[in-house]
Amino acid sequence: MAHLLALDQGTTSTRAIVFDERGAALARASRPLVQSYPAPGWVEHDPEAIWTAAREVVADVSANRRIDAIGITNQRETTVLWDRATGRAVAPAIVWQDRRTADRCIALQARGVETLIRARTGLLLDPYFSATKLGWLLDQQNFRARAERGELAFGTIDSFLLWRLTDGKVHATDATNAARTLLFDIHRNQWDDELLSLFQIPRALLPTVVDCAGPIAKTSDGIPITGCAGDQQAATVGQACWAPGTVKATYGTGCFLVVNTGDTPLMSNNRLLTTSAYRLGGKTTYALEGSIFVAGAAVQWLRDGLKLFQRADETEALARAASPSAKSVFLVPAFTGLGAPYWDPQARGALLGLTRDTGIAEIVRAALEAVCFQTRDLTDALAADGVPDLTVLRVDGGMAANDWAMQFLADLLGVPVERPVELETTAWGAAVLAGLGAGVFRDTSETERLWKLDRRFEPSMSSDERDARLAGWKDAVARVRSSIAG
Ligand SMILES: Nc1ncnc2c1ncn2[C@@H]1O[C@H](COP(=O)(O)OP(=O)(O)O)[C@@H](O)[C@H]1O
Ligand SMILES: O=P(O)(O)OC[C@H](O)CO
Repeated sequence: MAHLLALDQGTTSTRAIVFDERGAALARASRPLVQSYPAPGWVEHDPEAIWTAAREVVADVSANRRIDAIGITNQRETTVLWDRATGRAVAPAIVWQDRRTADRCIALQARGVETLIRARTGLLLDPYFSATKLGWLLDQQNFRARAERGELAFGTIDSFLLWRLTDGKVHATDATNAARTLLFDIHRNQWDDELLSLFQIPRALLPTVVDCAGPIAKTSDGIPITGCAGDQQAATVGQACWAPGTVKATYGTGCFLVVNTGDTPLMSNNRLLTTSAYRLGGKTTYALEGSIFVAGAAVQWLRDGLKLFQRADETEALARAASPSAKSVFLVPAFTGLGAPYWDPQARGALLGLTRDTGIAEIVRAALEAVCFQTRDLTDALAADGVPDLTVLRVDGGMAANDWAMQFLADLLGVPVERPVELETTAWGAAVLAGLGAGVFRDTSETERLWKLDRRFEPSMSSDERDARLAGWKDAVARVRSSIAG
């Protein structure tokens, strides 16, 4: 029996799961990750805390067990700058949610470079992606001079973990993580000199870009690392979205909807991202992606910030208990701006439509609904881009455990929503990539039949009700948009 260890470094936790080649989870370990908010709009992680947690979870699940191969998957875009001599980060990691570089993006937009950036990278000029975060870091202390002398290394979390797991022998990233930096040409599959000069990033900082599966590295104790992908791409693999047209949405801290578009890098006219779904054998399979910054994070805010309840799973009973007046309550969770399809970094959150009987249950229900409304905005954008109609949506991530939310999602989308047995689909995807890279699986089709349905949610809302709710949501979003956004 093969033992494939998936190391999943997410925004709120670091997890390791050992899977066998049939997809059964044999051991699981997890450590929470502290989020720091040192200034308005800033979000940071301590790279040392990430490394300590990664080492611990790997040790936990490896105890008394042979590990055949490791697959790494990670929160994407989060930017780490470290010293090549010591391996220590020179500053906190700037997390994907961090908005401190909004002004830099606006300044670049004013220079009219967005069209070029979009054509090369498939992305938009937004603080979400790594390049302006890295630029900001390089402007601190003497980091730019040190970077130019080749003393520093840049990486997303996968790179940082690869570096640490190999004792600094390997400085690499996979093609899906590279595709989120704004520095990588997704068509030519290489770092782009023009973009590097635009963002003023010295080439000496950059990792080598590798396939998502293959002989990527060996840990310092000799275990092959044979899989690597950003977490949303790993979830796409874990959901067995191998065929063009297949779609998954992952509901963790944020929500990310990914459509496999096959060999074609489709460009959206509706502000969806064109990105790499995976690169295998040097060949890129492309995807369209809709990124929503706040999904489970809204539940976290209600729980930890407002202290409305103690556990995230209590939201299901609360939503069921909400009074009919909840239908007029809308929460727009634009805490860190709005992602796709609006891309409005200046928008901020709002709670609208309150009446005297609005209580905890109604607000909780509005938070769950907001995640579904935002997903519907993405499927509308896909439809407007001419992507063939969605026939089914595969869901995963912590929030997909919520039956009420998944039913509301099916109702709003008007298509069935399928939830697999293994909700840790991201980790499973990393294990699949590791298995492909290690030769445990011969090809992708072999992993397709390992996907197992837990529950299918069929749409049951009337179209009148759906239209009325959607109109309420659109009105609420319009109220929080910043005047500078289009
Ligand atoms: N039953 C639930 N209902 C609603 N939200 C939930 C539920 N369980 C977990 N969540 C939310 O899901 C998120 C955790 O999902 P996870 O996939 O672990 O996230 P990440 O990978 O971003 O760290 C948290 O934000 C939590 O609030
Ligand atoms: O940590 P997650 O699972 O919310 O995913 C974060 C994304 O990769 C950010 O793009």
